[in-house]
Amino acid sequence: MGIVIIGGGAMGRAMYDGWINAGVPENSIAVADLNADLCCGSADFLLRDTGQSKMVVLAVKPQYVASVLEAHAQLLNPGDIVTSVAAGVRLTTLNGLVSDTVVVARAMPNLAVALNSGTIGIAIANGVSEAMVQNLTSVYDKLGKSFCIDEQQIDSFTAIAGSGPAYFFQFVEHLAANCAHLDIHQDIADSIVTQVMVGAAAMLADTDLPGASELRNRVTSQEGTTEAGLKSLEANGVLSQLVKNCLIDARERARELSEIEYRHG
Ligand SMILES: NC(=O)C1=CN([C@@H]2O[C@H](COP(=O)(O)OP(=O)(O)OC[C@H]3O[C@@H](n4cnc5c(N)ncnc54)[C@H](O)[C@@H]3O)[C@@H](O)[C@H]2O)C=CC1
Ligand SMILES: O=C(O)[C@@H]1CCC=N1
Repeated sequence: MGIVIIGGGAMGRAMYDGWINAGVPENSIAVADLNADLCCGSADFLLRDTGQSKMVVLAVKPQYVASVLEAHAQLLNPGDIVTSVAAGVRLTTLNGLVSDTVVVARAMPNLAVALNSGTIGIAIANGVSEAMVQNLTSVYDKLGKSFCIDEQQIDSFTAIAGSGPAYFFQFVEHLAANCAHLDIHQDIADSIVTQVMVGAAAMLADTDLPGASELRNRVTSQEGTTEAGLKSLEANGVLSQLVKNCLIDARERARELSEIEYRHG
């Protein structure tokens, strides 16, 4: 199956890199972008070649998805797949722009797809055959781990997984910036903090080890340093409330985007 990614920005490029890393042949995948520097391979060839089925991945900003899909709709053949990774663009909008014979899905990846460590939510329109669902999820599993979800859950999935890496990076930035208060110079602070995070994430990913809560307990000696630090971090339940607000606000924005798209789509 050929893969054509439309939009070669942060996400489109990350997906391209992930699929190439996973062994997708270079002549079976292409990126099209208005900016020629962001294009890869020959999207025109893959889009027009009727000999093989194709998946078109819409990786443009939400407000451009409908017009981009409209412009490419006539190049889609029965059994071809369209997946939109745009936050807030509904399946009904996508379905309304292509023929009934084209399979339509939403995918919500995160940037870690570039390293095949992505988390990808997939919502597929009703009536799609089990074989096609398997086909689609197997393509996305090459980018990390995919989860089939109902479309009603995708705004929440976006808030947690799509945006998630940014929350982590923000925390890393705060840790690194605050090293200055502990007399650790910035030129090594970034490396120290990065290595701490990489090590902790590797422990979390190791299925022979317990989950986050037990791992935290293992670090935390009674009346020790971690306990003192965590006491401050968790004071008055503020952190938990901040995280809750963060997720709710991100989900709310995804919902707002759906409404904008609904009116224009
Ligand atoms: N950046 C992320 O971590 C994630 C992004 N997404 C979704 O991915 C989509 C793209 O986001 P980013 O990559 O961050 O944005 P971006 O701004 O980095 O990339 C968008 C690209 O689309 C191109 N483009 C615009 N109109 C086009 C057209 N008519 N034909 C071809 N290319 C066109 C632009 O030139 C740009 O390179 C958004 O809808 C976003 O909701 C989803 C999950 C995570
Ligand atoms: O910030 C955004 O809207 C996109 C969707 C999830 C991550 N980036």
